[in-house]
Amino acid sequence: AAKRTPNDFIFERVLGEGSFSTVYLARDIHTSKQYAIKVCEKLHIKREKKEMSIKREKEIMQLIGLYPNPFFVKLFCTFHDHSRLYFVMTYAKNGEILPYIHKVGCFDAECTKFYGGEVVLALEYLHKLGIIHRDLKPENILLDERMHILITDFGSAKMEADQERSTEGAAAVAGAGDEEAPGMRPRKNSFVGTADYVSPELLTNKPAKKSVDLWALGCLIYQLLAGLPPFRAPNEYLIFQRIVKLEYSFPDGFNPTAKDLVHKLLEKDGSKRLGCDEMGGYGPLKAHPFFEGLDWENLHTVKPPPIT
Ligand SMILES: NC(=O)Nc1ccc2c(c1)=C(Cc1cc(-c3cccc(C(=O)NCCN4CCCCC4)c3)c[nH]1)C(=O)N=2
Repeated sequence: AAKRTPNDFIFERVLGEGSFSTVYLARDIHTSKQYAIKVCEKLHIKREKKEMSIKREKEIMQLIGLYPNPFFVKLFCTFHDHSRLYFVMTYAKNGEILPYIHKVGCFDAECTKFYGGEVVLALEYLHKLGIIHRDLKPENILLDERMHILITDFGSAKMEADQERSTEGAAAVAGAGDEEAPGMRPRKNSFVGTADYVSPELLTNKPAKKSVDLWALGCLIYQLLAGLPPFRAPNEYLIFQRIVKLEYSFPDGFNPTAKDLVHKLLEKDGSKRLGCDEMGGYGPLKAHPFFEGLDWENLHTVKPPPIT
């Protein structure tokens, strides 16, 4: 197919803005189909030395797209002009899951089981490919027109095989305050990602493994049921301190089965988190009583429970 150019699309509105990109809703003038196009300024990428990160994001999205899987935003094509890079991706009509959590306050057990289950299937697929997302959070869980999930933003993702000794996590602490957090040493690399779901190992300068995504799953399930993330504080630095000290508690009435699941995911030692290789992989996670009765094989085809 001929290489596309910006002139093949009508850019209709901004869908979201990131530190290195802006995502637009765009319509293909030949097919009238709508896409989300992520646009990055070449100069900004160069100045921030993000060329490798952008290249890795594209390669990882291409790898994900090699096998059929319903739970990810697809990368259809890329092109560039004199000053910008363009990534043409799936448009998720219903946007991020976060506003839905805020709209109803918190999800009921049935919705949490369904959406938590779809994220489990998405992580199982990613981890089978040796990909670590590293920035799973409600902002990166989009909803398509059928209200099924589409995971996005592989800007922080890594191939487990390429994961050299991580020197990125601790910088998150360095950026958050002048004094060094106990046991954390600021490094030159900058870690991209918000505080809420960052795992202890990413904060204490250990290599990121697939289990960092299982920690984030634990934070997500907590937040879906409680309406707020488990580690909360007035600033990022204090959130990091709570994370490394495993300082969190459950609101009264929190679903007891989900509480057991969250406890088994928010394990400080990544090799003890339900779902990791050392704990027998995804079988034991999918068999957890909280997911009892979930039709794992057909989850992406069933009608999602209404968010009320
Ligand atoms: N970093 C990235 O790669 N980011 C990406 C990548 C791909 C992508 C992406 C981001 C998308 C973002 C997006 C944002 C939105 C969106 C933005 C603003 C408002 C809405 C919206 O109103 N949705 C309707 C649902 N509302 C939501 C809140 C409750 C009431 C109903 C959607 C739709 N899709 C997208 O569709 N596809």
